[in-house]
Amino acid sequence: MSDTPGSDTPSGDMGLVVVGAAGRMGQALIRAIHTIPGARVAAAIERADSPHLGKDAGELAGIGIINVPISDDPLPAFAKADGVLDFTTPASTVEFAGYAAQARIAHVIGTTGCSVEDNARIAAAARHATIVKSGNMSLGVNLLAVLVEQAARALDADDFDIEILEMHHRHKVDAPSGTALLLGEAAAAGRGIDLDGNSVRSRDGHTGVRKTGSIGFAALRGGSVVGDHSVVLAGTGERITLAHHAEDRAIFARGAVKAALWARGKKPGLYSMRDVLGLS
Ligand SMILES: NC(=O)C1=CN([C@@H]2O[C@H](COP(=O)(O)OP(=O)(O)OC[C@H]3O[C@@H](n4cnc5c(N)ncnc54)[C@H](OP(=O)(O)O)[C@@H]3O)[C@@H](O)[C@H]2O)C=CC1
Ligand SMILES: O=C(O)C1=N[C@H](C(=O)O)C[C@H](O)C1
Repeated sequence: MSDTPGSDTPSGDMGLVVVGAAGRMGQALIRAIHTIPGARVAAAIERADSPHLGKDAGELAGIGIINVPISDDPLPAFAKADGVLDFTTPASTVEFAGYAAQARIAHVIGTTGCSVEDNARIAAAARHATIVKSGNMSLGVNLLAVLVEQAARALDADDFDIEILEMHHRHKVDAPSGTALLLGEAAAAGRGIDLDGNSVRSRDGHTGVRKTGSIGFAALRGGSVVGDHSVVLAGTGERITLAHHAEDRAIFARGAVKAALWARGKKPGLYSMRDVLGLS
């Protein structure tokens, strides 16, 4: 835990700005930073019209006062910090990537639902910022992706169909989830194919028979589910299911802080959680 949260006092701890600090992940990040040695909350940012401006970020996250009021001014915060933890929206993340590049600091991006154009702008920012971006920051999902890649490589597309099923809470706005796409990329890599050209993102009505070698996606939404993902490899007469169930957002938050600490001092570039975890 930091002795100088949110202050300008020099400290060896990595000063992290949490953008979207009042959100579900923002609050989980504030709690995670509080428990992880070597990191401190340097600032907490929300939108200009947020009802949470001025509140203490620690108090809002349920850990008591940490003397970091939530502000709507990212630029001075980035200028004084070592890194940014960003679980917001695609448009905001693109903007923050530009600011992180200007400030030459690490930017950990958990935001999902980014378009091809968003990703191109993030990649451009990575010429100056050290960016770690992943649809899922947990150790479990990133290990699962390695297993999915191996299974997809081992099981021939003529014999085994790959379908990816995910379920999330009722507030989630993007589909398929970033994790489902990450697992799809792993399956496609195992099969040596391009995901975009081979994925079936939804089915409705008279769809015709399944195309051999395609990778299918299905998304469920409801209740408070933190994040469930299954990759089904379905053959004739047998089925293999590789699955991950997230029970607490703390697993993503801890992964994000770990990514920031890993990124500190690394040369600019676009990295993944597999790089951070040594699973590449
Ligand atoms: N990679 C991973 O491991 C994980 C990724 N995610 C992803 O993280 C993202 C956020 O999820 P979640 O926390 O559930 O969402 P929330 O809506 O709970 O939180 C997002 C927060 O960011 C705020 N915000 C948006 N734009 C800005 C901005 N420009 N400046 C400051 N604050 C801003 C929102 O404010 P307002 O409400 O006013 O818009 C909100 O408080 C999603 O894309 C989700 O898929 C989630 C979990 C794990
Ligand atoms: O929105 C969420 O909640 C989550 N989003 C990420 C995703 O899109 O995969 C990660 C996790 O599943 C929770």
